[in-house]
Amino acid sequence: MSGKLNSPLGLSSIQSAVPESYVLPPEKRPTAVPPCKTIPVIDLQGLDRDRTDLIQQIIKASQEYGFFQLTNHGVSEELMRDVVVVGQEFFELPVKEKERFYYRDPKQICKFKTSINYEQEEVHFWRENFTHPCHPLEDYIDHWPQNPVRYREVFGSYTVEVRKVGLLLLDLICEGLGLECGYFEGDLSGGMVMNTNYYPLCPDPSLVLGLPKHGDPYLLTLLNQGHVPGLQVLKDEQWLEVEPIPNTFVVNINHMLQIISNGKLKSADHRVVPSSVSARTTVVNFIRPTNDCLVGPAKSLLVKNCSPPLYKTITFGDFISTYGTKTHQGIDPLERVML
Ligand SMILES: O=C(O)CCC(=O)C(=O)O
Ligand SMILES: [Fe+2]
Repeated sequence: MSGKLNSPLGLSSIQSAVPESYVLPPEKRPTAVPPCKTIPVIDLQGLDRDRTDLIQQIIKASQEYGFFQLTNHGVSEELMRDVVVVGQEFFELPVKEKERFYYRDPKQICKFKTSINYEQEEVHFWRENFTHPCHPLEDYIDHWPQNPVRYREVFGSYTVEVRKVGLLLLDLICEGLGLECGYFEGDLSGGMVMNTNYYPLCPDPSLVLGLPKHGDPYLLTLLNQGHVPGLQVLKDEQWLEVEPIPNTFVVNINHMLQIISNGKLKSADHRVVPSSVSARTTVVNFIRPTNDCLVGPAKSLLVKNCSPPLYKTITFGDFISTYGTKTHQGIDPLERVML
């Protein structure tokens, strides 16, 4: 086993300067951006009363920003808070404890790593990450950590609740796009990934990134970003900071939804800047197609809009196999599937 755990981040609280290997070249460093109040906030409370209006808000936000914030989604305040607390407790465990999950083999169920591709990248990113599949729950939960002691209980309940919200959003998006009822059911939304990020306190956030510019490759993302700011979204070539709002999900359209909607919905690029004030823990769920699921522009949309397909039909497994390298090289992974 390659026992070396290359963590910047074990150093974080005692580090007085950013180590050289994390310092980005000047042209790639983040510039300060003001908090953005314009990313749409959509309140699910009125769903029964104003379904059509809410659907329009979701579609508009997904077209213009590729992002929106979702309030009154039905996941309890307690669970929203606990999952971030228990996530943070995982990262605060002694290195030895986390090391058993250290990423060595793509077939591993639970993967812990620092940065993105520590062994191969030129400059490292200021984050730790823990990821594993979480649906169907019974297939995976026995592989999850037992330390922190509440991990399985809290992450288990949370993923079940988040999935309900995600599937509801997909139903609303389905309706808003005018697709046949149940379009996203089955293999298209058959999997779900849990992705917990930890961005330690950083002595100089102007020199580093927690995560570089990227779009998410799956179907839909639901992010619980806790209370520490750091997420920025690219709109019209400007970075906008997504203000943390308590008990709110940040939702974003992923590459597969951009393809299915034939470019109508946008999977916006985003990045993370760490904080010099507080460590930041975020809990992210991606709803994803199964690997052999075919994904392409929805036929009924092409017919209805009399428009040619903008993307090829591919299997999700094929798309994801080159996603990492393309993104890392600064190439838009959607380019490969454009017609
Ligand atoms: O931590 C965040 O705010 C965003 C994380 C993210 O973009 C991702 O995990 O893909
Ligand atoms: Fe992301």
